[in-house]
Amino acid sequence: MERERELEQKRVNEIIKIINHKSNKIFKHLEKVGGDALEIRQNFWNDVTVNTDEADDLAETFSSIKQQAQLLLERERSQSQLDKQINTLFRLKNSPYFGRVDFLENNEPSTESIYIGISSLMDEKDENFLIFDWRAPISSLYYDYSPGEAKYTTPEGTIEGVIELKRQFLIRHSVIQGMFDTGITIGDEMLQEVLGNNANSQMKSIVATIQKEQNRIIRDEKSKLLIVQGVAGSGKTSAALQRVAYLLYRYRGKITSQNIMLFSPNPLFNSYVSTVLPELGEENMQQSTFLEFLSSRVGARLELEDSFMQLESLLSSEQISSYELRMKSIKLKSSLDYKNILDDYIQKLNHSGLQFHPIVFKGKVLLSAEDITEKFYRLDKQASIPSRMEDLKEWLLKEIRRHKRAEAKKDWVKEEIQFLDKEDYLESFKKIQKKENDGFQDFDVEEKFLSSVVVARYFKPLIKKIKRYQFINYEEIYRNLFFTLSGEWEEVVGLSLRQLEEGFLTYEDATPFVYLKEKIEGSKSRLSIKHVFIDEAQDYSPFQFAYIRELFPVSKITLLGDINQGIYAHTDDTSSILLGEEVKDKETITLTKSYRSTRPIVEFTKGLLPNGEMIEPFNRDGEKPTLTIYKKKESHKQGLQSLLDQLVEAGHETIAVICKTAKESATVYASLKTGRDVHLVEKGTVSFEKGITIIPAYLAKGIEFDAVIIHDASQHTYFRENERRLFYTACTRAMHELHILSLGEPSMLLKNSMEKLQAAHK
Ligand SMILES: Nc1ncnc2c1ncn2[C@@H]1O[C@H](COP(=O)(O)OP(=O)(O)OP(=O)(O)O)[C@@H](O)[C@H]1O
Repeated sequence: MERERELEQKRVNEIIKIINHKSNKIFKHLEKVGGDALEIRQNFWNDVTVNTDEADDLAETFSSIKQQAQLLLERERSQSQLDKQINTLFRLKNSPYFGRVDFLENNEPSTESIYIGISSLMDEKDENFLIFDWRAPISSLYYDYSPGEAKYTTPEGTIEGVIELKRQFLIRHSVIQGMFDTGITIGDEMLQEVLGNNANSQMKSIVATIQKEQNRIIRDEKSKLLIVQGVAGSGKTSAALQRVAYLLYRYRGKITSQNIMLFSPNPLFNSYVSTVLPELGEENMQQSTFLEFLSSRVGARLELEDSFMQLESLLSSEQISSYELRMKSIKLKSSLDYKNILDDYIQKLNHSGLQFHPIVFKGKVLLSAEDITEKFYRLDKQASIPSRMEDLKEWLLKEIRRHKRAEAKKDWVKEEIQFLDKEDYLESFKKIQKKENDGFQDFDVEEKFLSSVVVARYFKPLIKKIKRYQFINYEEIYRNLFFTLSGEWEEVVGLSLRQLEEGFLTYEDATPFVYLKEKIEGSKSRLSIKHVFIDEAQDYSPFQFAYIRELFPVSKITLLGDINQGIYAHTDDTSSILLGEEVKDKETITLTKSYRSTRPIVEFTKGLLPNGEMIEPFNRDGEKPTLTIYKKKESHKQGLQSLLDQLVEAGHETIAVICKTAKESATVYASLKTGRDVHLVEKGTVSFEKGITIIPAYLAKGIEFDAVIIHDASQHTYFRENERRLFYTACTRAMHELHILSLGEPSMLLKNSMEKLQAAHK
């Protein structure tokens, strides 16, 4: 093997030489293109002929400018492309490849060695591949097979043969640090090595060790809806990001990062994953939380409760009756049944029931709500609501302009003219002069003109509102929906009306409200989005998912989630969107192996779930998780302090103290912040740093830490059965160490997993 390693290092050295040579060539080229672009920019106006005297000349000038701009654009484009190539070569130089397969294709005389890296590299003559991109069809061999018979699919067909050797490399700074020949699909050694490392405040790419099942997710091209149900730490997010990179490669020229959209659970997660694609030489896709998406559409009249406030209010609710009522309301409003109710209601709005705000100017009603309603329902009944709404808007604008002209003659306007600024005067004066070429000054003309300036200024906000459809009284329309519900929903109706009365739109009402709004105003379908990814998909209600599907009608959708990590009140096993019911053309892939945590941690966390048997730990050693039960507050506090000291001492770089709520987190932060460098994560936090982080469980979604401390797993804190998933989510954030503290009796959620813990009383 030593001899082999020398030979491989020799090859690496040769590759590095080629990379250096190629880089130098590009640098020279870059200098030239950069110089050209600079020159074009500097001489831009010298090189265009500016002549505006005659129409013909103007056209010529215009085309001359256009030509110069085009030239500049082309140069700049090739400059950015060269920049990209340099970046890729730079990355390849550090680690040119991570895998090799020797493949003897059927009916071919000789075996070919295929080296696989994050990008492809051709030899000097551009004839042969020295490195294949990990996304090339042939690279599948590496991920899908062990030595022996194997095949891969290309656009031209399937190619079969035999893998004679499979080798993995760990190359850093152009030096082979490790080299393994593997029998099983992807060698455990390599994975052991990667997973044993410290967690980072940013996610890493997994290209070197993608597992077969994950590869299926990454390369799926057929499914309209791809559903990934994967246990905690099974690599769903990782697979999703590599899939984005794959799609960008596979459909280069057809799809760009702008055509891909990822819905993520919170702003912190956005930044956590943001380095993976650039590391692979690709741009990040569009990314948003569903909440951001909703709140930009709700409008300013109602105060929107965000998803975290909803959770926080339920998690800290101690009154059983109000908790249950709220839960009932959430369940209803998350369901497809509710969407059907809303659809029926919208159908009826075609004939009656739409509500409008009167158009008021300076306290005077110009058009009453009744006038507007009457006008609307007199419009063509065959037309859809949005198209009639558009006509109504035009009519309103016309009416308003009429009022504007009438208003201009009124006395108050004449008075206002006196208060116009000097600049306004001058401006108007110039305009009039331009109009009346001969420079003739007429007092009437001037006054008329100035009046129109004054009136226009007053009417502007009103016109803007009309253009934005703010004359539609959505609050009232949505409120009236509740009068169509009765019987078993009586209490929910009461609650909903009270909330709306207070000007408050709950999170469970937000999607139905925005959906209703779009059905009335019409929605802009996002046709440019070709792929939508929804991470933590278990947290979306059937209603929300149905809405997303309508918004992106031409898009393929990838859902990634874990039913066992559903933390919202509307999440339940029977209606989870991960079951993919009601949907055709779907493919479901299940991941059961957990890579994040050590075996003892996974053995413990799987025991927290009623259906945890299928979870398979990746075989990585570690200590059993601990449970320490404290009798007194003070010793709990001290216990936490000394545990933190211990973990820092052990060299863990990211340590999280996970609490149940934001409230609990704030208290812990307050008690820890003096004397220690700690960071508190709140719902708006956009990034987290290495060190000690205090975080509510629901914000730790999707993220991982070297060591996790559950701040208080007592029965007093986790007392509801439906908090099991939240607790499971919190515990599964740990990579290497998990410590559970409990002030008083431990939660019944731990009952079945006690023997997997090292317990102590203090
Ligand atoms: N094939 C792999 N090679 C190397 N590391 C992997 C692989 N698959 C997963 N991992 C690692 O396992 C950890 C968990 O991955 P990831 O966050 O993608 O899982 P997840 O299924 O989204 O987790 P969760 O649902 O718990 O948030 C990460 O550290 C990731 O790098």
